[in-house]
This record gives sequence, structure tokens and C-alpha cells, in this order.
Amino acid sequence: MSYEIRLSNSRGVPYFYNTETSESTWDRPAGLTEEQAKSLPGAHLLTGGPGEGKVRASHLLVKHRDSRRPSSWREENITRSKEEAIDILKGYQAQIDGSAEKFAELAAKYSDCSSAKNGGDLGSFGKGQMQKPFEDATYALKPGEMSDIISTDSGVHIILRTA
Ligand SMILES: O=C(O)CN(Cc1ccccc1)C(=O)c1nc(-c2ccccc2)[nH]c1C(=O)O
Repeated sequence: MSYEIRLSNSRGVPYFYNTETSESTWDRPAGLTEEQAKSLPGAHLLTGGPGEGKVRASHLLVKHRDSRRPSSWREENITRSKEEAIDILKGYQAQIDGSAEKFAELAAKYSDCSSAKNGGDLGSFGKGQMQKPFEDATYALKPGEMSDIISTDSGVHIILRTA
């Protein structure tokens, strides 16, 4: 029997879809353990649903030549080293000095992420949606707190958790 987890558009909650019989069930089908359900396609939909486990964050991303995509709205071809990117981000961190307003102002001006146009705001997300180092750092923050500098395949970031 092969299943996958899908998100119901009408109810905004996940359901189990049997890919052989095309049957859908809200509850975990008999014979499918909780452990097995966690490894199904779409299993990330089982946690971090609306209101449950979701977080909201903004970030300031500085890319470098080893970023997976060393290009951004700010700079066509990013050649700075990771060390240079960290130094630049440390400069912003000092200017921000814990201020959410300053964070949004500098993210809008300097972030290499397309979210710069929203002052760095990424909106809400649940587990399994962002790169793991980014997700872990965000979930470790309380709302209103800022991370230290973290690194992902995209570059180096400072995160402000907002909800
Ligand atoms: O890594 C890649 O191959 C390209 N990406 C991924 C990407 C590209 C566009 C929008 C979101 C993510 C980025 O480099 C990237 N990652 C992010 C990102 C990383 C962590 C959390 C949120 C956004 N933003 C960007 C961007 O250009 O705007």
C-alpha cells in the first residue's frame, strides 16, 4: 500500500492519500504506524501546521562566492569571500544593535535575498520548509530575538524571529 500526505485546500489540514486506490482519509490508515507516516512524501505537512508550530521571521542575507547562487537583486556576480561576507554582516549587526526597525531598514538596503523588498520578512513557515540550519536557528529564538550569524548554502544570515 503506498500513501502520501497531501494538504486539503478546503480545510487547510493534511490528509492521507492512497496512491493505489486514490482513496483519501483524514486519519492515519490502519496498518500505517506513526513512524511510517513520518517518512511518507509530504510528511512535513504533518507538523508546523497553521497555528501549530509555525514561526515567522525576517533575515538579512549576505551572499558570497561559495553561495549556491552567488547573484542577487543587488549584485549580478557576487565574488566576495565567506570571511568578507561575515565581516560585512558583523558591521550590520553592530548598527542594528537589537532594533527591529533598524533590522528592516538594513535588510531592505543590503540583504541579498529577494525578501529585501519586504524588509527581510519571509512570512510564516513550519518545519521542513527552510534549510535546516535556518530552521533550527529560527526555532531556537523567541519572538523578537535576533540570531547570531548563521550559515546556509545560500550565504550568511542574521535572523529576526517576529512571531
Ligand atoms: O540557493 C539557491 O540556489 C538560490 N536561493 C534559493 C532561493 C531563491 C529565491 C527565493 C528563495 C530561495 C538563494 O540564493 C536564496 N536563498 C534565500 C533564502 C535562504 C534562507 C532563508 C530564506 C531565503 N534567498 C535566496 C535569494 O536568492 O533570494
